[in-house]
Amino acid sequence: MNRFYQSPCPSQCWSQRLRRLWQPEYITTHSVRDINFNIESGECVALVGPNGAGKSTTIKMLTGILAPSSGTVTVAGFDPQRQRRDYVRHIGVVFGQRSQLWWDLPVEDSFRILQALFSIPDSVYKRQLTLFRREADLDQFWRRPARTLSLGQRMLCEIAASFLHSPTVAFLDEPTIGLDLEMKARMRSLIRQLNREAGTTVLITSHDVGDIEQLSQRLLLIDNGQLKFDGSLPAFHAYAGEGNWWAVRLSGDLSAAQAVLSAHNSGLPVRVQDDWLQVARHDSLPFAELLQLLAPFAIHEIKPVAQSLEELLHRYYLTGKEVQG
Ligand SMILES: Nc1ncnc2c1ncn2[C@@H]1O[C@H](COP(=O)(O)OP(=O)(O)OP(=O)(O)O)[C@@H](O)[C@H]1O
Repeated sequence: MNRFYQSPCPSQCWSQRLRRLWQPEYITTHSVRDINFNIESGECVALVGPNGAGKSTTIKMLTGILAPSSGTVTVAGFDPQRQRRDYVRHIGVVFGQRSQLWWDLPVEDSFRILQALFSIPDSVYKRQLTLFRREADLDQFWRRPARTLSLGQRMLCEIAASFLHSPTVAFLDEPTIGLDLEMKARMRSLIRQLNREAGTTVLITSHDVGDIEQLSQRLLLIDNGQLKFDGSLPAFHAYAGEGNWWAVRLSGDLSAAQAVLSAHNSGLPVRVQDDWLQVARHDSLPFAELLQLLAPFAIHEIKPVAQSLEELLHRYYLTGKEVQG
């Protein structure tokens, strides 16, 4: 699918401005370009990418808010734009900043209205509420108007509201934004339960690496409107990572030791981070040989280190490194 926008060309001088009054010219910006993916029922997939990458545009096309400029979108057998009325009964949507609760009404009343709007049978309503009471401790906020809830309490209610009709697919855009550590943990536990217990397919966008690592089995990385990676988290580590490293703390001269390793014929990358000398782990420099090379510098401590997902994503966002799925 593609989504592009046309905006008027900026004019440099008054004659250009005048001409464009009757001869308008436009520039085309692609928000999403040739994105193609398929998500299986019951999966929990993270959609990630730097600011302005095209994540929200993708979610808006998947939820039927925006139509693709070209290409097709099918979710749970529906065309989200053309069959919007029926489609919304099958999806749950949380946009971090937007509320679906009635501000002045107690949470319970908002839920009752949603039950009526979505024609949710009593049996489904009760089953979902039991789950929310257990996982989100909903009873605490049940009789309170939404406007009196803290951000974290309101977000828990938002998630519960969006899952009330037991949707087939849920789209969660930054569901943990602005939450403290305890609230984040509760929110993630709730989403996990809804994905695993109720079998809801979840597509989540988040800049919080914890959300991605703790919730999703698969990563879709969008950059500059294009899908750059589609695969599991371990696969992303393997493709985007620089591999693993040995970190060594020495009492001898750090820069001299760095020079020795850099001169080794394996040509492995060597760096210094926070007083630790690091060298890439690879068969071309066996551990015994590494110990031998560093023996003159008095090794204090040596340990293996692996890059975190945060480091990998950060490096990708900085360098735009191409990775394959
Ligand atoms: N209505 C619009 N007109 C012109 N350009 C737009 C419009 N909506 C979005 N864009 C552009 O499309 C690109 C993708 O925007 P989008 O909101 O999808 O990014 P995002 O990945 O969700 O970013 P963020 O993480 O900051 O929310 C951006 O460059 C944005 O400026």
